[in-house]
Amino acid sequence: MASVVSDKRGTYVDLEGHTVRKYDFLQLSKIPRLEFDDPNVESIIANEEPVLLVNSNIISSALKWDLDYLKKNLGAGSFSVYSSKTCKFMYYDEKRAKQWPYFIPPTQRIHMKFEEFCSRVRNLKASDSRVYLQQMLDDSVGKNIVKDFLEFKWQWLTEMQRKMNWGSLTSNLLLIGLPGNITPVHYDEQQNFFGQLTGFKRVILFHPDQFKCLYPFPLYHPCDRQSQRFPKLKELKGYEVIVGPGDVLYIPMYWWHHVESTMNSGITTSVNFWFKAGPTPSQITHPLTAQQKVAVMRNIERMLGEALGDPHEVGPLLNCMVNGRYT
Ligand SMILES: O=C(O)C(=O)[C@H]1CC[C@@H](C(=O)O)C1
Ligand SMILES: [Zn+2]
Repeated sequence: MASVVSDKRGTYVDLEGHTVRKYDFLQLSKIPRLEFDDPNVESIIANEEPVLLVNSNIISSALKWDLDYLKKNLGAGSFSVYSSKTCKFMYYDEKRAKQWPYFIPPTQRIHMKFEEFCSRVRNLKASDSRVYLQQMLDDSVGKNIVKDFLEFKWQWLTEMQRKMNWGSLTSNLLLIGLPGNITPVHYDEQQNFFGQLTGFKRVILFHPDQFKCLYPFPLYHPCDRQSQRFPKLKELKGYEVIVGPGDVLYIPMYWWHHVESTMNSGITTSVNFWFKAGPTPSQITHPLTAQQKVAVMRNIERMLGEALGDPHEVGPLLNCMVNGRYT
């Protein structure tokens, strides 16, 4: 039994030499760890299942992106830094947040220079709010960062994008976090190669068919795609993986994922590659896949909000339609 440690912050276990939070409920399996040029990689990605690409050097030019290097080279711009009173950094849509009554943003987004971010990180006291830099990379960064970025293995990435018939690369998010930071479980509507640069993260993933156990917020809610709660712990079947420097994790579109920087990691730096989905296949076969059913549910919520003219009427109408009838 892995050693369990409890302190005022919570209960932790050792996972492959890393200290991570202990979640009693989860039946967690492993996901395949393959060399990036393993012949099985393509079929796993084509099947939209997660896979960890090790020794991939897809992002090796950025393994030197520690705080000192980034401070010298990221540039003089301001960066989006989220601050949280807890260790959780749940995403929310700021435009929707303004229109959703009684919504209390779970984090606060602050624009700050990288110097300030570094000093906050380096002088953080236990009583301080935690911080998480999450910034889309754009051409405002310094020339050395551009050089490192151009040295990513773009041939492999664009080849995979073409083979999988994905849409365009929409963005690369640069993530710099503290040990123990958590991005709570959610899904994205994009294909994702998640690259780990410095430090270690533990990623827990759930198949899209676990939707019924993860209770995402309503589509029109600021926290659309984020899980509201975990009541059906026993039924949840998931996968977990530790990602470390140089690893690239394929997170398939619609797969739920929870990401935590391990407790004994240093500062964690990651960069992801979000690709738009490919076109809907001309031939739809039945039964629909779990992913297609999530897309259908989203379309129904979206259409009902438009038809009713008020997103707050969607819930009551759906309850009226289902409760007591579709038992
Ligand atoms: O790449 C994704 O899909 C994400 O959810 C990222 C947003 C926060 C990131 C993290 O490492 O905590 C993961
Ligand atoms: Zn995500």
